Amino acid sequence: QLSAVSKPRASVNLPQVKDRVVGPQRALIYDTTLRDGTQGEGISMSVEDKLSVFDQLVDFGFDYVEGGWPGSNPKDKAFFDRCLTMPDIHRDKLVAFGSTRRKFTKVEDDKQVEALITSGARSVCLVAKASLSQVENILGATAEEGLLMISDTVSYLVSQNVKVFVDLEHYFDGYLESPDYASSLVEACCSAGASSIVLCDTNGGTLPWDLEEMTRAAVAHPVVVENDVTVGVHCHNDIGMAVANSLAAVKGGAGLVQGCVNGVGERTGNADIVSIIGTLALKMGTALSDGVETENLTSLSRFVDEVLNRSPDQAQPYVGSAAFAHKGGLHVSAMEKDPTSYQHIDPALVGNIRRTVISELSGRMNIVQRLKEIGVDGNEEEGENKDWLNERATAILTRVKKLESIGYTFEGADASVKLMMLHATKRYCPPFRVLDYSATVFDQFIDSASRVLYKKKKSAGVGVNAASDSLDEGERATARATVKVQSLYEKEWIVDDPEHDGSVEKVERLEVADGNGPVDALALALKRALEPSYPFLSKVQLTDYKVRILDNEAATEAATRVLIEFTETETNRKWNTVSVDRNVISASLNALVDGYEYALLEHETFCMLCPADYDDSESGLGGWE
Ligand SMILES: CC(=O)SCCNC(=O)CCNC(=O)[C@H](O)C(C)(C)COP(=O)(O)OP(=O)(O)OC[C@H]1O[C@@H](n2cnc3c(N)ncnc32)[C@H](O)[C@@H]1OP(=O)(O)O
Ligand SMILES: CC(C)C(=O)C(=O)O
Repeated sequence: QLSAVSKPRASVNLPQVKDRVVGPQRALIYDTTLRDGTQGEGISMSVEDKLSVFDQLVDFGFDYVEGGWPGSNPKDKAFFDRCLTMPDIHRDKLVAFGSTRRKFTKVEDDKQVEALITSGARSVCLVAKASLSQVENILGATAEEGLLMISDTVSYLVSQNVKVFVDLEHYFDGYLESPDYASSLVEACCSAGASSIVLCDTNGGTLPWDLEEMTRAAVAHPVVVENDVTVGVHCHNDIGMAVANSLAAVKGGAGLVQGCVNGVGERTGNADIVSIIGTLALKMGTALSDGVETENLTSLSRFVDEVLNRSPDQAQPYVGSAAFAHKGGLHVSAMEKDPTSYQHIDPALVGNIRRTVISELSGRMNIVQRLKEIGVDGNEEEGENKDWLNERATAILTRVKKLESIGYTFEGADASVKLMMLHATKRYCPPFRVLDYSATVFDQFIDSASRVLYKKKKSAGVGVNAASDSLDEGERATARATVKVQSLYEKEWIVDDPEHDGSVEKVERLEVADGNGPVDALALALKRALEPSYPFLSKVQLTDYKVRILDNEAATEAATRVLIEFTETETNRKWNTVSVDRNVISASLNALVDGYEYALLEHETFCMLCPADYDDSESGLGGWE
């Protein structure tokens, strides 16, 4: 008997993606970021935030955008009120969410239903319970009253010229519990005039193949067919299946998919509509509305994260910064030969980019790729040596592996990677060098209670520290640093200047600064010494500083890794640098130097090519490889 492994396999002959249509020809996309998305822990949006996200979603081409629940809170009500005052808003796409009438009340008297009408939205989405046990146990109603709550509310809203979607919460669990009750619900919605019924995997625990079958049954329900009602789907991600389930529903015939941008939402979130759109359009051949361009997915995803103040998920399918980042040496080498070898699509199709990550798992091709990305292709440098690029890449690779073995990690420090590579090319000359530096801590041991007294004394104006012009009044300086730098360019020698003759004059500056600690003092002194030559640095700020001890056993003898994040204040552009040393101060200084050097390099106000009279034996290239 053949084992599973050695059994001959039938050859798989899938049609080309573009020729393969799975499920209906078209699907409508319905966003609920502004409603179910805000049910995610830690997510909160102001009215302005909601309005700006609404605009982006409409521009992207969503068919429907749920704006919130006007009967829930003043902010959601204000959102709909604001929409009413905006003549240009796409009211045809705006949906207000709310519940059916409460049990044993008249729909005309129900405050929630009234809030939906006064919201002014032309479309409304009602949540209705589709599980008989929940109708009985949670609502405390009978099966009959559960059905009447829905049909009364739908027909009332339809009579008010409102288009109605019904979100059947717990539909799949309810169907398994009582298919007859689920069927009566579908009938109640459709007969009362709902345009769409949305089957919800509210607890997020359904499996795709089951969900597909149950969707297929709903789509084939005679009353759905007869009334031409669109069947939609709404999935949660409790077992990590929300996207798979949404797609399975489309395969089963659903013509509308709900989801949230970046998968935000209650508990583990909703189905990520970004992945859904990417897969429907690029893998399933499903037509989406005119105007939807998958190329805009990455910017949409980043925009929403920005508004929600969330760090983007780097591993997010399609749009994450790592979605097309290649780290393993074998992968990068193969990608060079065939770009489909480790990518399921061209990243440009979703507005993303391919990247090469540098680390100890790199091979030579990772380095060659990155050198090319930063504009070093070897053509200028090779001269006599035709293999210049490969030799340089091999030398850099050896260095990367050696440095990572002592604690560097280049993945989080792109700026340091770029500088390391440039330093390894003969044409580059750093704009400045640190000639020497010192840092001292001058503090007395004071217990925390006395420190409070000390501060009080200072604020009464007694004995303010004269050296400390960089600290807030009343604070004590605890550290002082000096830095002596040699800058190679002054403002007036900037390359754009037609008078510039390519020569270099070295300017030395020694600066001192006090800070809240030695690193703060060093950063201030270094910036002070550089700013007269490079005023652009006034716009650069340190925004994060992380220290990690690499060998816990060795305690204070251990190597220390410092990672620093810098931000350019005008553009909010960020970059990161890394350095490792036994001495935390040296590691910090090196990471600071990289950060400022990178800022200047990117700002491109000076030439990074070696000037004619620059002695490159001084450029720091020597001998590290
Ligand atoms: C599956 C989902 O995600 S649905 C959306 C859930 N989202 C939210 O709940 C966010 C917004 N919610 C809110 O602001 C509030 O919960 C409100 C304004 C809707 C209601 O607040 P309250 O009136 O204080 O009621 P509370 O939230 O404590 O209880 C919910 C009530 O709605 C009833 N209810 C629950 N589901 C439904 C439903 N589908 N249809 C009608 N009534 C319902 C419950 O039976 C309960 O009424 P009871 O106390 O008479 O039994
Ligand atoms: C109201 C519906 C759509 C819902 O949020 C759910 O069932 O999860």
